[in-house]
Amino acid sequence: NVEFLQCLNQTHHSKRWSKSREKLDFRKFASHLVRRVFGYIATKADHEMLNASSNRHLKGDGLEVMTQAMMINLQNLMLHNVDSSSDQVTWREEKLFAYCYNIVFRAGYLSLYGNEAFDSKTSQEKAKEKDRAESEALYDEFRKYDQLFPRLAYGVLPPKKRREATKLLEYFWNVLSVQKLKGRDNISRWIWDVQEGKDNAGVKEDMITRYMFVLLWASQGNTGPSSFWLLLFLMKHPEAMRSVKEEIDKAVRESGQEVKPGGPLVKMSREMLMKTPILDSAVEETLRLTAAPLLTRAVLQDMTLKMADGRQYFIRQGDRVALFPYSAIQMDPEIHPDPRSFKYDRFLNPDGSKKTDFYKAGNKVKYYTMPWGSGASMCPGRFFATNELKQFAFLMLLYFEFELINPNEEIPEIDYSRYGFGTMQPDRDLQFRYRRRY
Ligand code: HEM
Repeated sequence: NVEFLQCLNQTHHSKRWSKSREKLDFRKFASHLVRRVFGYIATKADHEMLNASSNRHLKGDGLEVMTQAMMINLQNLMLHNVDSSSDQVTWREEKLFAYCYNIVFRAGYLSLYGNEAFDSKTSQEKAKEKDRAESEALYDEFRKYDQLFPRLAYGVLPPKKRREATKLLEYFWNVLSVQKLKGRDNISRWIWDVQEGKDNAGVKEDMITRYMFVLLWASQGNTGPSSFWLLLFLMKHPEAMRSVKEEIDKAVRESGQEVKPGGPLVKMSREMLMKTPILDSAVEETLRLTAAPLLTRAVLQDMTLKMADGRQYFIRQGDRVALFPYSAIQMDPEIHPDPRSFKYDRFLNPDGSKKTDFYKAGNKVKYYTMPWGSGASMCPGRFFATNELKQFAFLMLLYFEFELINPNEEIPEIDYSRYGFGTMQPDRDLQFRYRRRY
């Protein structure tokens, strides 16, 4: 694995890799997994359709719409129950992982799958309240599935737990059914284009509904845990916290807005989010340390993998090759000195611009961190995901002071049973407290 990635990182790797690409296929393995875990039968057109919709709606200009939706939903969830009157700025205490995962999951879900519809009979406030309640219930069930997931994916879930997983799937298929989605407001184009594309291609409605849960899983399983690590690293590194906070306050000032008690909520555009290189670097560093996907490919034809050091491996049709960039790249001390430490400015040049030059044995490394995977199956939500993390951190820092109850508490270990499934989760939670700044 390490050597294979080193082979990818060779200066003249591109030809060799694209040749391998025809012989190494991610779809075969992915469709096997989604069938077993999500009861969804993949079609050949899935990948193209998803890519087309993602290119249109999860990056570039399409992201502006998603950013606005995310902002509204985050504010609804984060600010509704926090007292803003200046004489009553009380601390609230919560568990950090539970808090971050809950808020980011629910805001992401509402932004992609839409809000409760409101009309003359349902006031906007009532609709918002319903959004909060409904997304909370969905989150609770999602976490149950999340906890069963690794053993489900490995096929080692005992029968009782398997029945629980089946029940949960039925719950999601009910809540996310195409019929129910049709009754919602602000459903994202990303979801809707995929739904329509499948419908036009003659895919049965219950299979489309199952796909809706596959997408919920792919889109909401990683951002919550990542946002936890980001806040935790900031709290454990006061200099990082200070630098990011200053950057955010400046971005708000430069946009001509002011946060004050009882004042209007801050409007955040994608443009504002593009002026935060320090936060970008902190996010990248967080993902380097905590995103550990295992990238599995099916071998379609016999082939020889040539390594950087000249060694060759013969792999057979029917074999599987798995890459684990976490250990091969992200934790490589030559590419990232002192790789276990969080350095918020690791991805910054001295002039404050984004750093992309990393070296190994004197050669520039093209893949220096791979939280999103690579090649054809690279995460299509990566721009939106980065935005989500930044928006959440932005609002936390803008509206709240927050700190660990025990500032000396060690950063928890990762839960190794989830190794290979995207962003790692901690093996325990930590208490923190927050209160409004204004
Ligand atoms: C921090 C957050 C996230 C991380 C670390 C992450 C990481 C990944 C990784 C590693 C893969 C598999 C790549 C491979 O096998 O080569 C993937 C796939 C995927 N991700 Fe993400 N992801 C995140 C958030 C999101 C979001 C927010 C969305 C959607 C809005 C999303 C949508 C997807 C989809 C649909 C796939 C499957 C792609 C396919 O089958 O071609 N992800 N993600």
